[in-house]
Amino acid sequence: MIKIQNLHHTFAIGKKGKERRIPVLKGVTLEVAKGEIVAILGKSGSGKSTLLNVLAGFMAPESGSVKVGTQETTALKEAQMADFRLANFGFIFQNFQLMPGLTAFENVELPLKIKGVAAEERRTKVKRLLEEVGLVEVADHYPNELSGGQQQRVSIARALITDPPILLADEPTGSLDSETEEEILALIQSLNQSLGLTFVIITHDEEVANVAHRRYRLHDGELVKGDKRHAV
Ligand SMILES: Nc1ncnc2c1ncn2[C@@H]1O[C@H](COP(=O)(O)OP(=O)(O)OP(=O)(O)O)[C@@H](O)[C@H]1O
Repeated sequence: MIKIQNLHHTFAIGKKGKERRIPVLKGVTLEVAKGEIVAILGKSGSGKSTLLNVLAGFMAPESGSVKVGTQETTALKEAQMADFRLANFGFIFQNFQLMPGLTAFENVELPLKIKGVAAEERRTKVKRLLEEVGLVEVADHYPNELSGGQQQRVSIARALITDPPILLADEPTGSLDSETEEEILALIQSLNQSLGLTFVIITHDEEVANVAHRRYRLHDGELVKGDKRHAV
């Protein structure tokens, strides 16, 4: 489903003419099968976000390629990549990134509005998904009227509303207490099993990595393979 091949990326930091070059990715290769949960661990600054940004097409690598399904995404122009991203990836962030002026229902509905889906169909889909993630009672709450775990459920529902086959998560439980973290991880596992969704999760949290079928550690710009659990 995802084939990352020999990615290299170096950042230049500092004033022009006096830049320091920081090689962040030094030949990263990774394949993710459909329905797999893959966790990428690594210390702060190890390049996890850079790898996720390249995978999502937010930045071009210096060299190497990314293929998603049959599409080589690293060959796409920015506008084509934006369309491809919308159809194929859902995003889950540490700080939820909900729109503060919209209710839980409206936040989940927003991607469908952007896609131009008719109101009736939007309502049906959002209602079904809010049920699936256990948020029906708080559908009319604004983000600041929700707990951290509820906000992350809203953000997961928003990521799923357009039916993307791949979810990219950046420290999905980084802002949550340990009990709420367990709930969110259970939700990720159940969505993986019931919908066959593919997850790539970057984290520095071992608990999060425990729900993955495969885990890797990004170290000195290279991916080192960790333990394996059976995929569904
Ligand atoms: N746009 C940029 N310009 C220059 N350097 C950058 C840029 N983005 C990241 N870096 C550098 O690249 C390295 C890797 O950063 P990255 O954000 O990918 O790490 P990370 O593992 O995601 O860290 P964290 O866990 O703290 O989010 C760091 O040294 C960072 O300073």
